[in-house]
Formats: sequence, structure tokens, C-alpha cells
Amino acid sequence: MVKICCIGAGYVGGPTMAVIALKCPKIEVVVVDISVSRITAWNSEQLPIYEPGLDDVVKECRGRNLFFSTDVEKHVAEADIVFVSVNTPTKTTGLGAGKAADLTYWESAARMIADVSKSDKIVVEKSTVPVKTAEAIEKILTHNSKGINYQILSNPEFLAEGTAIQDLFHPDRVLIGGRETPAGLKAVQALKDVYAQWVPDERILTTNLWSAELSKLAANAFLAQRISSVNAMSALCEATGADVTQVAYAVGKDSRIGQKFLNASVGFGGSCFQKDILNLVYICECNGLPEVAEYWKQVIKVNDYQKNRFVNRVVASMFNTVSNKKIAVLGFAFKKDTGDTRETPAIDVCKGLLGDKARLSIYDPQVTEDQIQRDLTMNKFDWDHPIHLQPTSPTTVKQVSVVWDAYEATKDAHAVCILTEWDEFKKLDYKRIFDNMQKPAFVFDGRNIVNADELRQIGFIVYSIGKPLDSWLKDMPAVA
Ligand SMILES: NC(=O)c1ccc[n+]([C@@H]2O[C@H](COP(=O)([O-])OP(=O)(O)OC[C@H]3O[C@@H](n4cnc5c(N)ncnc54)[C@H](O)[C@@H]3O)[C@@H](O)[C@H]2O)c1
Ligand SMILES: O=c1ccn([C@@H]2O[C@H](COP(=O)(O)OP(=O)(O)O[C@H]3O[C@H](CO)[C@@H](O)[C@H](O)[C@H]3O)[C@@H](O)[C@H]2O)c(=O)[nH]1
Repeated sequence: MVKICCIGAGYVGGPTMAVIALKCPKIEVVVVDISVSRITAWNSEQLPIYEPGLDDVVKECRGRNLFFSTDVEKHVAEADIVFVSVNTPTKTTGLGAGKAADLTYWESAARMIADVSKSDKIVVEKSTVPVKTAEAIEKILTHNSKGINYQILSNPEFLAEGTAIQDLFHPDRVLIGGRETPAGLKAVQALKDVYAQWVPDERILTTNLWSAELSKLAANAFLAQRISSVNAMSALCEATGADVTQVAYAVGKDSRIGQKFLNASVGFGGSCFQKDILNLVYICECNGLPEVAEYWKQVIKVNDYQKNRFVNRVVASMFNTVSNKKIAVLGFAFKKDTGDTRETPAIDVCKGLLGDKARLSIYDPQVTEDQIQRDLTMNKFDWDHPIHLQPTSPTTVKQVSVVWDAYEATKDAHAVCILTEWDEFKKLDYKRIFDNMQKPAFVFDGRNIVNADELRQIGFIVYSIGKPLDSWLKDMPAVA
């Protein structure tokens, strides 16, 4: 029986390995992690991450051919294929701080593999890493090899949170990069055989190592660039009376452009886009390509601009001050159908409003109070380290309360900010909400999910990203 071990039981390692175990009953899959609490949760009824469909997959395979363990060394030693799916955060200090990927966790995993291995292994990069990381890992492994043969493969993951299980069941493509040597090609084939259990042959792409590594960074950069492009247009739409939804639809009808990923928003979030683009920028700079670096940096700048613009709009519309006003924040996760808050735009928007002394009442169906307080007090990029190494947050932000109901959040509020596109926010009784709010009552829709005309009929002043402005908003121009 082929044995797979995955180092890192996070958002990628957990779901990816669960699906491999489901689709390949003859393979034993063990997911290992240094975080005891994470592994305990994977072995319990309350999985550590919320992802639609994940519970069913885990229930079917756990204890059969899917296992979760903290005995990292034992399972790595026994495996034929070792996936490495550990954190690759942005460096916060030293060379490349604020841009370069911090490969501390990757390197320590690689050194551990070298220490404990007694048989030949295929080592698979699942984490998103800078181009040429495979070469560094190869060096660590071969310098400590004790005669063991290692083949390094790059097999980046393209799943999106909230749809991870469906993405893994029906991937647009699986990408496998390897050395173009007989041993390298054999290793590529071995990994291909795993995916071929459920992914059609034409969707499994094989490339050289560096193309696979770079394709992951490039794909995220392209996706994020589409969002920044439509968000940049949203600002122009507001200035001219155009409607960004109509513009995006008309633009996307061109089959060369396509409709997907053109939803204007308060800004993109998530653990990957910003981190991976910063990483790409750093690689360009290191390779003497400042113009290319500058081009991609702009995607992040526009994203920051969009979040600031939203805060400025809220404050400007409310007589240029939100001091001591209660503002209801609906949604804190970086997108719907996940409890993940890593780099969520809600953090920057909430911090901006708190900077103007607002009182916030936050509701998200999947995010806990503890998480929100941690996010609002944590330093930039600290979130991307293993949980047990993250700073605890003894201080809480006093002007923030976290409630478990949208009606409670909006009671007596001056304004509602919608920051995540949860379906339940579309179905709220906005008349009831209006009746219980201070007047004038505002809705700032950062996701364009409410029916603005209906809300205006009720009496709200409504701001929707990139849509023609209410006369009230036109009379209260915001600093862009
Ligand atoms: N989250 C996503 O949607 C997504 C998608 C594609 C790629 N990625 C990439 O995959 C990688 C992992 O992302 P994630 O979201 O799963 O992160 P995560 O923080 O959820 O999980 C990483 C896990 O690795 C563990 N870990 C760290 N060092 C370890 C070690 N030496 N030994 C054992 N365990 C160790 C941590 O405790 C943590 O549980 C990152 O490089 C990320 O960029 C993420
Ligand atoms: O039209 C859109 C689409 C998305 N978003 C926002 O963009 C962010 C990222 O969304 P999404 O890409 O759906 O989620 P992620 O889980 O971050 O997935 C991205 O990042 C992963 C990690 O690298 C990759 O594997 C995926 O392919 C890539 O889509 C979220 O804040 C979304 O709300 C928009 O604002 N407008």
C-alpha cells in the first residue's frame, strides 16, 4: 500500500488529503501537525475549519485510510510520498521584510524529513513558495541524505476556500512540476497516478519545477489583478454615474475576458492574494526587474485604496464623524462560506472606523468573538504563523462588541456596513432593521448584495460600491 504523509493540517493539508483518501481507498494518508489543538480538532466532531462538504468526506475516511496525528517523525519516516503544506508567511523582519516569503517552517520541515528518513521519498511542495524553492529544499535533503534518494515535486494547490471540496473533486487543472530526468519523470508519474484516480488525464498538467512554482504565484496575481481592475473601475463609476455591475457584465461578455472574478467589492482578502503578490514583487526585484515588480505592486495598492475609500465614504456621509456612533458590521470573514478571517478587508475597515472613534457591533455567522478581537489587535502578518506561535491577545478593543444576530448588531445603530456577502444578509428584514435604527439610517454595502432600491423605499440612505450615488452621498463628497 502506498503511504502518503502530509506535514501541515491546515486549510490546504486537511481538505486536500481528505479528498485523496476518499478517492484513493488503497492509499493510506496521514496528516501530521505540530499543533496539538489542530490535530485534536481533526480527530473530533468539530473540525478546525469550516468548509462546506468537508465533514462528510472526513467522516467517510477517518479511521479507514485517513489519519490525523502529532507523531510527525514516525509518519514521515514511513511514507513514500511526503506533502509539505506548512505556513509560508510574509517575512516581518530582516532581509525582504514585508515582502519576501518566510521559509522558516518549510526549512524546518525539510530538515526533519532529512533527519528521520530511512527510505527513498518523493517530497511534494504543496505550500505556495517562491520560484526556485525546490532547489533549496533539494540542497537541504541531499546534503543530509545518508544515501537516500529524494525527488522534489512542485504540486501547487488552487482550491479556493468555501468551495474547497468541489474544487478538489473537479479541479480545473492539477499541476505537477518535476525534474526532467528519468528519476524525476518517474516521480511525476507516481504523483500523477494518485490524481488520475479521479481527475481526467487532460486536466493533469506536467511541467518543469520552476514553471509549476511560478504558475501558482502568477495565477493568484492574475486573479487579484482582475479584482483590483474592477475595483478601480468602481471608483470611476461612482464619479461618473456608471454602474459597475453593468460595466463588468458588458466587459465580461467578451469571451476573451469572461464573466468570473469581476465582482466589485470592498477589497479582496484571504491568506493568499496579498502574500503571494508581495512574494512575486520581491522575486522580481531580486531578479533586477523593478518595472515588473512595480506593475504587480499596483494590484495591492488599489486594494488598499479600495478599503480606505470605503471607510472615507462611511465617515464623510455621516457628517464627517462617526465618533461614538454605533456602526453595525455585518460579516467579518474574508468571503462567504468560510470562518477564515486572514487578511479580511473587514480588519482594515474596522480599524479605520475605530480610528474615527466609532463603536462597532459585529456579527458574522462563522467567526468567533475571540478571533475578531485577536484580528483587531494583531500585528500585520502575525496571523500567518502556526496557531500556537501566534501572540495571544490579552487586550480587547473596548469599542467593539461581537454579537450573534444581525438584528442585535443593528439595534440603535446609525449605520450598517456589509463586509461579507453571506446569503443570509440578503434575506434580512430590513424594514425591521430600519425601524430599530437611529435616523438618518445608512447602509454601506461593500459587496453589492442588497437591493438598494428596496432599501431606499424603506427610508435608508444606501451606498453600493461602484453604483450611481444617492443625492445625499453626492452632497457629502468623500476624500478618495
Ligand atoms: N488557504 C488556502 O486556501 C490556500 C490555497 C492554496 C495554497 N495555500 C498555501 O498552502 C500553504 C498552507 O496554507 P494553509 O492555509 O493550509 O495554512 P494553515 O496555517 O492553515 O496550515 C499550516 C499548518 O502547518 C503546520 N506546521 C507549520 N510548521 C510545521 C512543521 N514544521 N511540522 C508540522 N506542521 C507544521 C501549522 O501548525 C499549521 O497547522 C501556504 O503556503 C499557503 O500559501 C493556501
Ligand atoms: O469577483 C471577485 C472575486 C473575489 N473577490 C474577493 O477576493 C478574495 C479571494 O477570493 P477567492 O479567490 O474566491 O478565495 P481564496 O480562498 O483566497 O482563493 C484564492 O487563493 C487561493 C490560495 O492561493 C487559491 O488557491 C485560489 O485559486 C484563489 O482563488 C475574497 O475576499 C473575495 O471576496 C472579490 O472581491 N471579487
